[in-house]
Amino acid sequence: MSVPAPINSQLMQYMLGSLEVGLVVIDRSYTIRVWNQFMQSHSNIADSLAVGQNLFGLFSEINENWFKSKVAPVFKLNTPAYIIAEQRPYLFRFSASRPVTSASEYMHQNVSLFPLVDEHGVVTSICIVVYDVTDEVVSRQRFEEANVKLKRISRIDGLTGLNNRRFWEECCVNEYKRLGRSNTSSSLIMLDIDHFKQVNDTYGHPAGDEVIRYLAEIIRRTTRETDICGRFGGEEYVILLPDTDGEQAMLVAERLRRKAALRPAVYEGTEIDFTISVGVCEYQTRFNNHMEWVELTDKALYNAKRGGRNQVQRAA
Ligand SMILES: Nc1nc2c(ncn2[C@@H]2O[C@H](COP(=O)(O)OP(=O)(O)OP(=O)(O)O)[C@@H](O)[C@H]2O)c(=O)[nH]1
Repeated sequence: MSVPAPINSQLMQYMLGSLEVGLVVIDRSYTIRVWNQFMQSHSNIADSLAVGQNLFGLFSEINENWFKSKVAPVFKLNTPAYIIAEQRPYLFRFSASRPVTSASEYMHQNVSLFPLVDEHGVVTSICIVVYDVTDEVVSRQRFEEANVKLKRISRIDGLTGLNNRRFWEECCVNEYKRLGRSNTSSSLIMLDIDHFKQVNDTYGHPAGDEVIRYLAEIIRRTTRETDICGRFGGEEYVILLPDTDGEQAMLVAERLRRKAALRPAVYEGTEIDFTISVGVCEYQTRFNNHMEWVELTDKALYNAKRGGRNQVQRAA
């Protein structure tokens, strides 16, 4: 059987040069011994300049203490180690290969550190392999951003920008559960535009939409950031006021009623007067579920309508 001819150094150079990964060999004193074509083209440092140089002297972005702690077990235990882009975006700060399309100014890298042993099995140097994972990282980031956006959109009412009913109810359920474990109290406010059908009939549906949007703005400006405001449907809104008792909630409700009554909406230069009816209900320990709380608030709102509208009623 014939013995294959040893790979000559020219062929080895060619192989190293054609690799789509960075390949660096460092010895125990962190002196660079091998510097392949990938590293040359991304660092703009020729191998004739890099080889023989100290790694930290050439690349100030590499934190010496951190990197030494990373390679210590590779030297000591003869086992590989890995640095992934999620932990640390890069080892060598290189520009992204496709800065225009990749939306990243630098190259994200996964890095493997392999031990190289001598004939006695002693680790004498380490091979650093640098993988360009910029495209994967950027597309994952884009995917995550799109998910966050979708999640936000799925919670928002398109006309008013308030929480939609489904998400608001989710928040209400969570608050209901929290109240079961705490000594604080919270309140609900439910409100509805009076005779809204007349607004639509008189000024048209787009004007009605503007009134709905405008009232949402009043609600946003009148409540706290921690209050959870939602559009329950049509011209009905709900507000969850955490850590707010019935009396305090009545003050907020009255403020809302007054603002709505005093500040007409404006649609295409026409002022549209409107009023609201409001129901208020503080959390009660006797409730069996969040719906009982919502229903009692709705009952208070119904009483406000029955009592003549443009008023606030509190649940008994
Ligand atoms: N412009 C507009 N109108 C809506 C929207 N959603 C519901 N409406 C209208 O709101 C009106 C609600 O009417 P009703 O439920 O009779 O109540 P109301 O006229 O406000 O009377 P009260 O609530 O009893 O004071 C209906 O005419 C619906 O068509 C919307 O998104 N935009």
